[in-house]
Amino acid sequence: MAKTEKSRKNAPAKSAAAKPEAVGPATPDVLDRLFAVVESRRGTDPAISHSARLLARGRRKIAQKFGEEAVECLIEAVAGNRDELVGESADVLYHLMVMWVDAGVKPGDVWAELLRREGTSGVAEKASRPHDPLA
Ligand SMILES: N=c1c2ncn([C@@H]3O[C@H](COP(=O)(O)OP(=O)(O)OP(=O)(O)O)[C@@H](O)[C@H]3O)c2ncn1[C@@H]1O[C@H](COP(=O)(O)O)[C@@H](O)[C@H]1O
Repeated sequence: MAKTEKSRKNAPAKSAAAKPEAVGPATPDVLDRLFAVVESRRGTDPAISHSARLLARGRRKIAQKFGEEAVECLIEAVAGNRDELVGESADVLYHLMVMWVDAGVKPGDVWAELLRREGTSGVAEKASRPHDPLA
């Protein structure tokens, strides 16, 4: 797909670290901070918080928005639009955080699962699965 109006608007600033309003360095810690902010928005005024609005709309809407953002992300990836892919990836991560808050998943749960998988080749893991005669 051609670059959408949203994706152009969504392309990231060249240096997020240089943003004067940034509250921390451009490191993965930003995900923990984002989660904490989204979680703190639960039950607050949907008129002033997009997270509150999404959480109030419920699980199906949250899942739908996540799916839409994921599709927009893959479209930019396939099109080779690197900057737009960065912006859409941020949207996906934000909407994933909203989905985690709604589902009661903590970032640490996912970090622990990633840690558990660390060092295990995906090829070896797949080969170790029980044989499925229907596959
Ligand atoms: N990272 C984000 C973020 N990414 C995207 N968005 C918002 O997500 C919305 C996506 O718009 P869409 O039109 O796709 O979706 P929609 O408004 O639900 O429209 P419909 O599909 O319902 O028609 C926009 O309002 C974006 O601004 C975000 N809103 C908030 N955050 C972070 O969450 C924090 C808390 O935000 P609030 O909850 O709004 O205070 C912020 O400080 C940011 O760090």
